[in-house]
Amino acid sequence: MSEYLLALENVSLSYEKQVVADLSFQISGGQVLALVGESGCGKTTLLKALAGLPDSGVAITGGRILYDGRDLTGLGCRERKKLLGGEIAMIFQNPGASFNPIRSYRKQFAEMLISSGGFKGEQSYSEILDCFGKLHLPEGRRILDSCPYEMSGGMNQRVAIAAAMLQKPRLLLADEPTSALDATTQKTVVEELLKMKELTGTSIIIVTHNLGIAAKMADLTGVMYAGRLLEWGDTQKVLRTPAHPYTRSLISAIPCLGGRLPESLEGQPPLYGAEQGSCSFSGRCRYKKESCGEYRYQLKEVSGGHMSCCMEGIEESHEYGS
Ligand SMILES: Nc1ncnc2c1ncn2[C@@H]1O[C@H](COP(=O)(O)OP(=O)(O)OP(=O)(O)O)[C@@H](O)[C@H]1O
Repeated sequence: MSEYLLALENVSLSYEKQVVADLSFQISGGQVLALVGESGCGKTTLLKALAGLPDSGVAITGGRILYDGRDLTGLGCRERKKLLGGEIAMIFQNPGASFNPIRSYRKQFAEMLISSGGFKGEQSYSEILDCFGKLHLPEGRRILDSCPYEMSGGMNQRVAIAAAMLQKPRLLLADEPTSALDATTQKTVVEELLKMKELTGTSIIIVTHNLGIAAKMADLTGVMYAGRLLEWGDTQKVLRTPAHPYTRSLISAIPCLGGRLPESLEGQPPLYGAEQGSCSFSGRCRYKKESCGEYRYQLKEVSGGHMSCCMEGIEESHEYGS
């Protein structure tokens, strides 16, 4: 058994062009990691590479991905597929991507459970119905006999979450799993995922734009920008005492009921590599200094495992609330 369930060492990812560079981090069994950052920063690309999805177009062009000590980059398609249906589960950003739209959920759940060796006939269906109930999906029998195309995006998303939970994976990759859900259902889903984690020791990597969900769920938070990890560490440290100006801007942009007005972050993140030699965030950064033009990307320790490649966002006098 390896010390970490998952360890990335200087991982670079590409489609036709490189989009993610030099990612290194580790997570242990039972830990939850939240990946946050604006659209286009490479979060989904990373999950696709970790899942080893065939036909995703993502190539691992550098570094190593160690899963329980095994280098995934050296595994063939068949072995990756076996892992994805077994120890690794993925909840897709687009709920429709998880299922065949014109085949009943009943058939698809049975196929999924048969292929992972966990199908127990009627007992499996009662477990599925139980899981549907926990995720606020009433009339489970009717849902089981329906096809995905007949359901709303939010219902499909919850059925996909149920499918991933029933798989009882060691590693769950969840790409914005609650984006189609109302706030009350989001809360339920987050609680059920956390319960599953407590029960089965599943590690979770969740991509989310909702920093509240990161704060509630995650032991660790990684902040991604233009294909790089800009800040990393214990969620409480990253979100309460952010060091990087980008993390600070993400937090300041959250609307707050009855509180301060959110501060919008103007502009868009650049693509990876668009700003050679200077900090990729410098064009949008209110702490920008002349020295940001002679920049070399490197994560440095802020304190006790909290890392950031810039310290300009630290304001000693200020600590963000939850
Ligand atoms: N199939 C693809 N082929 C080529 N480029 C792609 C493909 N999918 C994504 N990209 C590019 O890769 C970069 C990273 O995209 P990615 O979807 O990983 O970002 P993200 O942070 O997950 O964004 P979001 O939060 O919107 O999902 C973007 O520049 C995007 O345009």
